[in-house]
Amino acid sequence: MGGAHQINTIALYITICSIAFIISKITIAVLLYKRWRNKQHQQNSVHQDPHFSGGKVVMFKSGTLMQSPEVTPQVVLKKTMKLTNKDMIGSGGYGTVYKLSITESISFAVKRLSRGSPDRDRTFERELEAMGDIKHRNIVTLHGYYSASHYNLLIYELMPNGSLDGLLHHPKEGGEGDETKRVVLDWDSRYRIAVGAARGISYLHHDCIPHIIHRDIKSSNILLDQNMEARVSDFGLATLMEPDKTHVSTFVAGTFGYLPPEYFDTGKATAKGDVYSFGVVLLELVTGRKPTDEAFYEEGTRLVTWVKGVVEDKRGEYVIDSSLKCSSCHNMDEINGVFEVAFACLEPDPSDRPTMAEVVKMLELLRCG
Ligand SMILES: Nc1ncnc2c1ncn2[C@@H]1O[C@H](COP(=O)(O)OP(=O)(O)OP(=O)(O)O)[C@@H](O)[C@H]1O
Repeated sequence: MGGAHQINTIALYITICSIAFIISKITIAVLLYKRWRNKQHQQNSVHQDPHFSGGKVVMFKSGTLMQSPEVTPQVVLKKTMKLTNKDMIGSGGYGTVYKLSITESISFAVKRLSRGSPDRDRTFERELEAMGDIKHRNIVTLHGYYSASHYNLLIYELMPNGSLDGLLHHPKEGGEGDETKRVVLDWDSRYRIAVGAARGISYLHHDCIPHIIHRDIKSSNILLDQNMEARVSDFGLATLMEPDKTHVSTFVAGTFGYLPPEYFDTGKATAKGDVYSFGVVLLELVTGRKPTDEAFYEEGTRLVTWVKGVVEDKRGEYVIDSSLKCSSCHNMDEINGVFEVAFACLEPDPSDRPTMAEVVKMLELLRCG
């Protein structure tokens, strides 16, 4: 009896010790996990810092900013807070874009979006959703972002040659405003920009999962890198397409002069809407005329209607940008080919328009075919 009691006591003791041992192991594992997680978080983020009052957390896509020891999120943010109007390189409906120089050779473009309306916050979220993981030679890379109480920041790769809109229509403001760096857009550059931008949009429509509709294709959203390669930017209106869907019902958004006619009737955003807007950009490249030019409103017409009318009258040469004419007479076949591709993109019925993948092939064939 006494022996049995002793055995029970020993068994109870062993059980208690085992439970205590297991609990201590679990506690150690939890503590180690928490330490590891904090370390990971610190590597990817900067917690509130006195320099960034009101700031929450900064996240940077792993490693993209840290190409060099000088480029830490802290340095990027400290320098961002010191940006002034003289660093401004552009502005749009939703925010202001600044050039941020970290070292002589490392610079970024920072877009500052003020907060306060759901519309503006949605713009920021859309850019993150759509551009988050995209890496393509014809799409601007988003390196990081910062969300504070009064504003959001998006940190992009800097495009030293500015926007196509700047180069075509405001040459003095082209690039970083430095006249010595101003680039003249000859026909070869325009053709390569058309093909590059088409490849970027085609990637969004056909290769990204889920597919992406940009919804604001226009010349100010086609930027030029140091090699004058076209990069599609500004994903503030972009919409992700679920695999089984062909359209997204939406409020009419985008830029007047580039909007496809069906948006006004159906309120549906489709990939073919981007194709139409790209057709307008092609006309802009060939004619050098801005679709939002006030002269069109005064004359009660639009760039698309004007060009179609003149080309149908076999007076196509009349609408070609005068700076292309003498230097590029031998390119007339290509220029006429681009007109044809543009008109296919501008078909009133979306189902008659080519896909962006087809547009890329049509443009490539003009030079290789
Ligand atoms: N990554 C960049 N590198 C160099 N310049 C840039 C960059 N991103 C934007 N810009 C410049 O800033 C301008 C404004 O860009 P933003 O995307 O804010 O507005 P937008 O597209 O012109 O107009 P909206 O947003 O109203 O449609 C661009 O036209 C371009 O000149």
